[in-house]
Amino acid sequence: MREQCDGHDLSAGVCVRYVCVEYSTYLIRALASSHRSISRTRPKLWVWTLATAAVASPPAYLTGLRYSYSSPRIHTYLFFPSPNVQFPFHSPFLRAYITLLYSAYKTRDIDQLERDRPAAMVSVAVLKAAAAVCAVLASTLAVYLYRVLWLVPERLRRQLRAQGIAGPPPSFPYGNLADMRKASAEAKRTSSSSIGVGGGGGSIVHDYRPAVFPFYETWRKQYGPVFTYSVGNMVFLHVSDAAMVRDVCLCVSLELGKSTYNKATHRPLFGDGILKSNGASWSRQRKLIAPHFFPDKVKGMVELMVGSARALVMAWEERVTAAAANGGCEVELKVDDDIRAYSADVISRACFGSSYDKGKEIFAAIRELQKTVSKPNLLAEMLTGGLLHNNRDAWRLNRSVGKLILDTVNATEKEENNLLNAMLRSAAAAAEAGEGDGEGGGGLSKAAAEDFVVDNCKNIYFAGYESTAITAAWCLMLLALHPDWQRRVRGEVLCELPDDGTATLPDSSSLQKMKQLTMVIQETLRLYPAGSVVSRQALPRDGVTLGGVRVPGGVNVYVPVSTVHLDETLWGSRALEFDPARFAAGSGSTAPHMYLPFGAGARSCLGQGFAMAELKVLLALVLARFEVRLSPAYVHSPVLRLVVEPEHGVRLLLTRVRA
Ligand code: HEM
Repeated sequence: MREQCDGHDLSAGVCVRYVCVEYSTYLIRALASSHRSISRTRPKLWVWTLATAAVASPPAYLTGLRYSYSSPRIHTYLFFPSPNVQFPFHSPFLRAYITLLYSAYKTRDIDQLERDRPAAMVSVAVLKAAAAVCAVLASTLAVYLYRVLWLVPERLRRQLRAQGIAGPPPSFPYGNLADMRKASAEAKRTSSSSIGVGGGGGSIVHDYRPAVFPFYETWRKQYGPVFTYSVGNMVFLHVSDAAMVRDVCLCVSLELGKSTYNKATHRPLFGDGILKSNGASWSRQRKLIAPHFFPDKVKGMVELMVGSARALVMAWEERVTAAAANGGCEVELKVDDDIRAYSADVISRACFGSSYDKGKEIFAAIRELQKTVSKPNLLAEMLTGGLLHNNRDAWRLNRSVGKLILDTVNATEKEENNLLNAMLRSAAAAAEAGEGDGEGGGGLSKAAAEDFVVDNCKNIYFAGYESTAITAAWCLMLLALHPDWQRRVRGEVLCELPDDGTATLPDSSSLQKMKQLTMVIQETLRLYPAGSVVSRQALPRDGVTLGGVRVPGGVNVYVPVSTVHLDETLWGSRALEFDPARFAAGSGSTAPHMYLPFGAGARSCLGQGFAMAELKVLLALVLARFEVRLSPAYVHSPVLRLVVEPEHGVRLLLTRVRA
């Protein structure tokens, strides 16, 4: 066997696995003509070389074989596995064809090839037929792609343009994605050279929009408060105009729902739970879950929040004590992970009652699940709506998470203070009362009720865990940056929780009296809203009308919360500054509906009261015991992950104020 083939090294391992058919000479001569001279068959040489490449491409691609050709010299290399090697494509024709080529290469026995020519011709005929089928399929696919990727979204954009709504010109097939990526990369480059460093906090700017959403900022300046852009074939309507935002907030119709984008890909994560569902399914679930978050129910959960917060505070106290033993009076902490652990502990206790340790295991498994589905493929999403995104690992993990949840819920069946059990009971009660899913006129079957609980356990975890933890971290950062507000809040907390042993731990009534703390949290949520956009989709084919604009069916409406929250016309000239006092008299702005940290309208956050109580319990206990200052090592760099969070965490210096 030759070691060199036209300059390509075919030695050792390569030779064993692949055969290089030089110029396709033997193939061409065996299959195409009886001419012996290549020069005389040059026109056929062209045709056969290209035809071979075309025919071989799909199976080569499908089976992972590699080939390449350099057109200037019509120099085709076809790499086929040796017939001695097990290869994955079990077509007998292809195998015969490859065997022929291989023997041609090995022996260079042209006469033998001539003898084998009829069999090879059969193979070629089959391959040609396959090529014809491929060609038909390819052209059908091309038409389908053009329709799905361009014609459909272009029709929506045209309808918006006709109403005077402009936007950046999209390109095929990814819309404005390239512009968005470019702007983000550019913003990252410039912000990394001018990142605000804490310590005194003088250089910290609360407006993170240019760093996190630079493209929205550019387009908003260029096209005004209502503009359209596209990601792939999804058309978005970006809305920060007060009239339209008001209509989004006031809309209680099921015609405005959650986007179906990524829904199939994210199905193992969210299932058919409340976060992503629409229409009757959503309204049934909302009706079943909402009562469990009513104020009287949240009151009953304050104690469990206090239990979780005490564990955190005690851990921090131990660290301060250890620092004091070493002669220091303060300790530096990156607080994010501890706060996340607190948030997970609270949700776990709320959902699983006494089995909250099991609950934490479940949430760890849900986080694993999240990693397996976190990267939707945009092209697959555009072409199939994610239906072909068959993530087997995710589904496997999903099944085991579902079983874990059900086992844990069933093990705590008798407990009263257990959110998931209570939800299961509500579902059963609704089923008995005939208020089921409406399908078949009956109630929820046992399996459907179990799915409802499993899906919504994951939904509540996703909705409540990260958002609350990150808000608490931002809040501590802002209080560290503003010692005056920290003192005010501490004064208020110590007033409610005096150090005389009467009430050192908060309860629902003392929490309610902590007005300054509430204002600080509200202002934190204004400057650093965990949900950066309120998103909706116009569901009916003929669209919905918002603020006088007919939004065509399928268009996604995005309300940029940070833009609305920093609008000087609503919040005054000091909109970019931290000033909790603006909430002293109520909504803090001239348009209450433009304050959207918990979303808007019918789909606003169900856990709002729960989250506020959870934040207040933690902050009250921390501020009652520690003074917090920003560490000089703190780097202010908000970044968009699931929510907008501090990229490098929040680093604080803690000093004890009371035991
Ligand atoms: C500071 C913490 C939180 C913030 C900032 C927050 C924010 C939000 C936002 C912006 C939405 C979407 C609203 C919309 O589209 O109009 C939402 C929905 C939701 N949140 Fe929260 N949330 C927080 C904590 C929680 C907690 C702790 C829970 C439950 C324990 C929770 C449960 C939910 C649920 C179930 C929904 C879906 C409501 C629906 O679609 O009907 N959230 N939240």
